[in-house]
Amino acid sequence: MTESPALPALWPAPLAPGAVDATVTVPGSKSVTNRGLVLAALSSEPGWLRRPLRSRDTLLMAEALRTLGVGIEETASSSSAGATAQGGGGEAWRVIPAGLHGPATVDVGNAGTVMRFLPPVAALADGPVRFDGDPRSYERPLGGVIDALRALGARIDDDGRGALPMTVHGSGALDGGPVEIDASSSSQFVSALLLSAPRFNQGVEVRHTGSALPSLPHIRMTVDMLRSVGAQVDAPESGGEPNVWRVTPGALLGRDLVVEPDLSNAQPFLAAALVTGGRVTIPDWPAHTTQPGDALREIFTTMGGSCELTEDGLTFTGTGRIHGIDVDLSEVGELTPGIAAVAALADSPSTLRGVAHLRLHETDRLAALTKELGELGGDVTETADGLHIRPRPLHGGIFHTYDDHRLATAAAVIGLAVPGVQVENVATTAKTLPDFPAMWTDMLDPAPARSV
Ligand SMILES: O=C(O)C1=C[C@@H](OP(=O)(O)O)[C@@H](O)[C@H](O)C1
Ligand SMILES: C=C(OP(=O)(O)O)C(=O)O
Repeated sequence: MTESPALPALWPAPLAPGAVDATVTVPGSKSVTNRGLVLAALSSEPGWLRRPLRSRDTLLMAEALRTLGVGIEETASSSSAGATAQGGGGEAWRVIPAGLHGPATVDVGNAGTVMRFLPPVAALADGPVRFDGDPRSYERPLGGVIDALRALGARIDDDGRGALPMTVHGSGALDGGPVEIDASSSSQFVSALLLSAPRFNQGVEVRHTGSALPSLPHIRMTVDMLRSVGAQVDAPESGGEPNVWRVTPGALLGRDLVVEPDLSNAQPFLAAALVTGGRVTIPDWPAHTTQPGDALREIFTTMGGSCELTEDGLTFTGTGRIHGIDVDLSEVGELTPGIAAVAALADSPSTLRGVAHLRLHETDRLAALTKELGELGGDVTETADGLHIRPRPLHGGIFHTYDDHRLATAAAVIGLAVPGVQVENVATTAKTLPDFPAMWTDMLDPAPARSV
């Protein structure tokens, strides 16, 4: 792979020289890696994560767990599937659970998974754990987790806004039990409580009481991963009551987990096939997964491409024609910026619905997409819960990214088709995809060695 040079403040997004034809190996899933780390840290025996994602969000999670006393050793993978599978570089993390200790300070950066999944873990530590992070982390919703943990027996000092910074005064154990929570602003509230619940004295019964719950596949991922380490979980999709999850207290097993490629990070590369009328193969695309990115097969097919899942991976082929789409993205909200980028290049309007909660993601994604696509000549309006996108010819200009990795990758997709797009702070992609600029130029490089 091409070495990443120092990244300029304004990255000139490369125009596609023609139809792309590439195989792109995408690093591990952020959501799986960070759940895997938390579950392994709470287990009663050591475990492995193979092909973990090494990005800002996952390194923050690993560092936070180390700060609390967990051992995490980075090694070359020595056995099992991870050692032979493509693209992992054989890397593995050995997680050695230990007593959780405060005082400690956790830097959450702007990682929703770290700021939501770790306070329940901190409640199990035997001392104070302070949580702090990027300025944006102070604005992202956390009140549901704070209130729920208090109801379950934790002592937490915050400034009364239900947000960071805050200190969780761990006492070495948490009662747990039934709790009501409004998780309409983030599914991560539910995932956070479920992940640590096997270690609560009474487990947990989480009842979501608010309006629609976003990102349900991510809650299913939590439930699946809990079950895979031996937890007993009742969930709505397995015959349980709607909006109620129950986790029984019990020891978790140390497991050997091979992390799937991050299908949401595959999005810009699949979009490149769609936009250029080319072909992109993503190796190791799982046949069955809870990752929301799997929905791209259907969404991008509706928008004009076709795909085939074979033993080589997922091959997505575009025709060069892109159609608009009317779609509810509430289950797959993190795909919205990339879909909006493709929609801005389509031959008919699009309506993206069900994603009001994106206003409280890394940035206000609905406002940012409206403004930045508009400044390139696009016609985008915000609705109460999404975007209307009416394609118009676009021109070059600066695409601001607001420290949002998915804004930066969306801008790169626009830049394939529109000359002169300059992406501000493309380095922000390191939140979940550290080598994005090099992966992108390698995908476009017509050199014979196409495997990125
Ligand atoms: O649990 C997870 O790993 C995630 C859940 C979703 O959060 P929201 O429900 O807050 O959208 C998603 O957008 C985020 O990228 C990752
Ligand atoms: C919303 C996202 O991240 P986070 O885990 O910080 O919520 C995202 O990756 O699109």
